[in-house]
Amino acid sequence: MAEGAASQEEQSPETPDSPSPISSFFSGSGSKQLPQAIIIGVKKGGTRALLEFLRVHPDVRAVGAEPHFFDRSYDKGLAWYR
Ligand SMILES: Nc1ncnc2c1ncn2[C@@H]1O[C@H](COP(=O)(O)OS(=O)(=O)O)[C@@H](OP(=O)(O)O)[C@H]1O
Repeated sequence: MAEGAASQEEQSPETPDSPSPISSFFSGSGSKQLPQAIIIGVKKGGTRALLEFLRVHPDVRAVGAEPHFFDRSYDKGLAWYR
């Protein structure tokens, strides 16, 4: 995971070729950011346990409740997600 985070940070947020909706993810602008990792799993698959294990790490900031974006609110778009 640390390697992935490092390589993402190497991508400059000021690059003109990257005006995607997730650009604020890298900007450090203080705006709400999209997650760097998403836990996806079936019901009773142990996703809550995985989230709690990850939350213990001091460099990890995790959401409180499961947002259920992809199965319940995907049609509302990324604006809702933020
Ligand atoms: N490592 C490991 N091994 C075996 N079972 C495990 C493990 N981690 C979590 N669990 C069990 O997974 C159940 C919860 O899964 P979820 O977090 O996906 O639950 S939920 O669907 O979001 O409610 C929940 O099962 P139930 O207690 O039967 O509900 C957990 O006990």
